[in-house]
Amino acid sequence: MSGAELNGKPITLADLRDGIDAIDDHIHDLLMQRAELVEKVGEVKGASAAQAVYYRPEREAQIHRRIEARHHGPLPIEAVHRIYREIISASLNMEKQLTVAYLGPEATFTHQAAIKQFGSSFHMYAQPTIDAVFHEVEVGRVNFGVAPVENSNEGAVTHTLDRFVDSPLIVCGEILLPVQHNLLSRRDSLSDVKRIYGHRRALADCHQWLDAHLPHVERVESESTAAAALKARDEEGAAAIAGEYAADSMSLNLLAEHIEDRAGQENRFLVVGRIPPKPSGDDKTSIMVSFQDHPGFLHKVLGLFAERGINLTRIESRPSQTRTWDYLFFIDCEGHQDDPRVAEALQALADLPGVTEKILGSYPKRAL
Ligand SMILES: C=C(O[C@@H]1C=C(C(=O)O)C=C[C@H]1O)C(=O)O
Repeated sequence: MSGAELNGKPITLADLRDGIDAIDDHIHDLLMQRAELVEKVGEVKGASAAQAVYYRPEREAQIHRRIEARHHGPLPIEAVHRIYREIISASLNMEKQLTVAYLGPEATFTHQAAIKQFGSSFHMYAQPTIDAVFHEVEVGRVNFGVAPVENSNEGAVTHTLDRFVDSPLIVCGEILLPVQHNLLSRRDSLSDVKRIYGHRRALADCHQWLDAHLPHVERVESESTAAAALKARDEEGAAAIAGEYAADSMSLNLLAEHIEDRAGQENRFLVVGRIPPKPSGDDKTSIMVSFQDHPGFLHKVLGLFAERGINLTRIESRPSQTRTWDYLFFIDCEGHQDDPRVAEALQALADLPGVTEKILGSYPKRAL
């Protein structure tokens, strides 16, 4: 068997490990040098503003995008993003300990999304409802909130949009998470599974797989993915449909991965807070618009964006609960509200007779 060679001599495992040790020393030194610079950034921020803004999502997005653009080599870019995510999270929390409320319980997809956005150095607090997530940020008990907004199976997503009607909070980020369903259990064989717990949406997303692999096993709806995972942990013969993160945090075995029937779905979450992010170079703006019904009005509203070449990424209508917000539309467009074209469209919209507009926020497009 021929192995790797250096100067005609075979490279031994010990040689390779020496090489890795030398690189680790180097990485460690560089990490400390980086942390020193971040500390200095903290000092500059503290000295130059009455209320220092430590967390800068637009800067973090730029860092991730820059690394992605130069990325090459054997590690997948997702792994590199995760490593940078943790470096930035630890650096930032050395400047200032920051806190996040998320729609719990622990190990939900929203929890996973919060960790994806903020890393594991933030203090995270699970909340029982979307309303509680907003409330914790509104009263200043935490710095940020994370709530699902699209295609989630953790609860009614429209609650998140409706909650903006009366809230002073703004959107300061979006998080996308691929939908990945797994079958988790304390046991390690499919044949041991006597009952499957899952959120209604998760059971529906996986029904073909379940019909094919476990056709005669009882399926039971749970309130959330996390509740299903708890059943799998505590009940003999139970399995749960849940994310990978639940497997780790509840020490369950992954009996089967990617059991969703349709690949490529993503859940979207919003970060809510009080401090508006600056332009990152690739941003989105979310607005809420209401107007009294009259023919062709929506067409006119959309035209204001089309005329200026601004792409709309989402439009959602909601029945209004008050008279002011007769017909309520949530619109996401590309660009930052400080971009002249976007600013102009938003102004033209606000100037239309009978329109009430609320800008929910501009924030970097997902960078990882
Ligand atoms: C260092 C800064 O503060 C924070 C930490 C960052 C980092 O570790 O690179 C990036 C953005 C901020 O969330 C900064 O604003 O540049």
